[in-house]
Amino acid sequence: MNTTQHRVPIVTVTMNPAIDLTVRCQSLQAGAVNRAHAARIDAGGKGINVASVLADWGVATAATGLLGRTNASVFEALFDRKQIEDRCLRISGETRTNIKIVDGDGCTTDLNLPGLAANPGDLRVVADTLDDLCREGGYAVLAGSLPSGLADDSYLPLLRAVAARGARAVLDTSGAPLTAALGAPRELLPYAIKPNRHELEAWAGEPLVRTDDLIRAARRLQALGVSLVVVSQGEHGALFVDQHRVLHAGISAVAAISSVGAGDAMVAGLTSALLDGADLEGIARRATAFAAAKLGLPGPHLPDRHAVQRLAADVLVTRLA
Ligand SMILES: Nc1ncnc2c1ncn2[C@@H]1O[C@H](COP(=O)(O)OP(=O)(O)OP(=O)(O)O)[C@@H](O)[C@H]1O
Ligand SMILES: O=P(O)(O)OC[C@@]1(O)O[C@H](CO)[C@@H](O)[C@@H]1O
Repeated sequence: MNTTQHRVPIVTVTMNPAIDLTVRCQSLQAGAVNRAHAARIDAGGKGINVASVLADWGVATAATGLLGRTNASVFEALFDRKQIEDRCLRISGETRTNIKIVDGDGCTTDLNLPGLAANPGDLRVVADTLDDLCREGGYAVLAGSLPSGLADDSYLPLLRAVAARGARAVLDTSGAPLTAALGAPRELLPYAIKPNRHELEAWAGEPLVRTDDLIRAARRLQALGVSLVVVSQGEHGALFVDQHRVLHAGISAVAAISSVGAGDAMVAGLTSALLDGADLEGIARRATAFAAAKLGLPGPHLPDRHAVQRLAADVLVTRLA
């Protein structure tokens, strides 16, 4: 078969996927016996969530990265249901289970595990898979933490594979892997990144309290060579910063059922808007609408297209600079 037929507009990479166990309880008290009243599991991990949301929007998407062989069926069911091309490498062991505790106020506490022990050979296979799947003008979303066994700079070979194919990378990671990726040579840097405030503070090495501080840090990233910086701020919306403009986008009165994966939905929205050639305002509206739409659902999914479009029309976009 001609491998170019396999190339897809958007590929997502999840080196450290997770099964998300979401537990609901009225209140959470450390050191006490807490009674939960509901639980559910979802195939998760940042890139998997992005693929799931993109599939709901109708974009042909392939998912690569790593999966533990023992419990891969949870992910395979999602890929089958949403017709996501499954190019994840199976490695021995179990994919981690991350625990998300949602209390009566809708506040979520995350307990994320380190994940499978991967090795540099696994990373090479994923880089080769990216080389096979990425197409010129397409996008690769590299998202989430790195599993144990991989060095902090493991996003670099993946960025190299994306750049070699003439595709653009969107990166959503944190801590040392983010800092290492942002230290890449200019031609390998991601086209876009979406840190939240804490992730940006960790990279900047200082507290970013005011909006001006966030904009200054975003401008530093652009000076390095990152074209689009989106800083998500939970209920306070997000900043969208490109070479020319700074926009704030937010939406009021969102009934949040689960905030797990809101950032991933935002990444899915901004990547689909980039693929459609949208301008900065179009990107801000789509990304915010995806995040708000996901908040109303328990797992990493979108409602129908019309509901998302109605939300996009309700997004309040303000020009800051
Ligand atoms: N309570 C809320 N009300 C309105 N919008 C929200 C709310 N929570 C999140 N959002 C929207 O979702 C976007 C992403 O949320 P957030 O900043 O929490 O992402 P994140 O920290 O990357 O989350 P995660 O890692 O769980 O995906 C925000 O920028 C905002 O547009
Ligand atoms: O430990 P990481 O890789 O940073 O984040 C993993 C994770 O919290 O991210 C998703 C929500 O964004 C969840 O599906 C998953 O459990």
